[in-house]
Amino acid sequence: MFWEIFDFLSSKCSTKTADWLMSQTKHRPQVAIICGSGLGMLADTLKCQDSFAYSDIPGFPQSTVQGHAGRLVFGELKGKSCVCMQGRFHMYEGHSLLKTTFPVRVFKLLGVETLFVTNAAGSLADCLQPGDIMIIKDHVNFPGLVGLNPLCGPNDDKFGPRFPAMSGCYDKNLRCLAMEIAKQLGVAGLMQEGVYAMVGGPNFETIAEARLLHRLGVDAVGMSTAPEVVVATHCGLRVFGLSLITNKVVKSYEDSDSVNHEGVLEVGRLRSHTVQQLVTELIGRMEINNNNTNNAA
Ligand SMILES: O=P(O)(O)O[C@@H]1C[C@H](O)[C@@H](CO)O1
Ligand code: HPA
Repeated sequence: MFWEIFDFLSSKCSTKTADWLMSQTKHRPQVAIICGSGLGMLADTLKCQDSFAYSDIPGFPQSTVQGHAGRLVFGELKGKSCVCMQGRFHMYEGHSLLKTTFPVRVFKLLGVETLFVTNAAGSLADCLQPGDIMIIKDHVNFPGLVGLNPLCGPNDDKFGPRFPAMSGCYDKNLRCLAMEIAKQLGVAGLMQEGVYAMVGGPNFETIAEARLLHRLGVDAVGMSTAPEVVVATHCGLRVFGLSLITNKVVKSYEDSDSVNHEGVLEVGRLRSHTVQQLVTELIGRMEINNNNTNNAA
């Protein structure tokens, strides 16, 4: 009963939100971008902007984290129509996973076909340094593995199947194109592919947790992204993801370093221009299916 009401509200609500947005802007985005901590300035590069505070959008959750402005910005990048979330929602803020991923279904209803996710993350791999950019090849969704999954509850068939495949959820062609672009921009030295893991947060990892993640083959750890990608893949969106490495995760009891959110935001500011260039070029050069069909409407 609980799930039925929840599901009904979520499905109806995303349609209502998408309809409201379409009545307020002429943009019909093909690409959606979710900005991670400290990376919100990506939205400032959109041309011909229409922007909406989350608090003014019917049904939209609210951002509570510093470095997440709470604005939805529509506009154009390299001639492609985009919508950009300046601020995302995290499970640790107290939002349900259905709420944290609510915008993804709204994007689907707006006709978006490709989702870009960006995040700030801590590095576990010795070869990833603060300031490096990791192209996400795959993820480990720790909350999802124990049943905290936005797709739990009755399946909404109009978005996708009950048991969606997640292999290949980060598009290979876009990953290759991003690497090519990085070479042309002269920033390939900062970039490599890797595996992102989502943990629940809001605390950063203990040393024992960091060691566990490292042994499991995780290259970078953060507190977001995986649920958005699960919902996007479920409803057939093509996904591209970037992690900006903002800190090394402390793995040694001899190490006196410790991570904090201000440091995370600072690295975001330092690398925002490079992330912007990469995303802009990639959007400019990627192929897109031009018929905005407002799928799943
Ligand atoms: O929204 P993202 O995943 O970029 O934010 C990361 C994870 C925490 O929210 C915060 C920690 O500094 O940054
Ligand atoms: N751990 C988890 N989330 C993060 C980190 C980290 O070290 N850095 C930025 N987001």
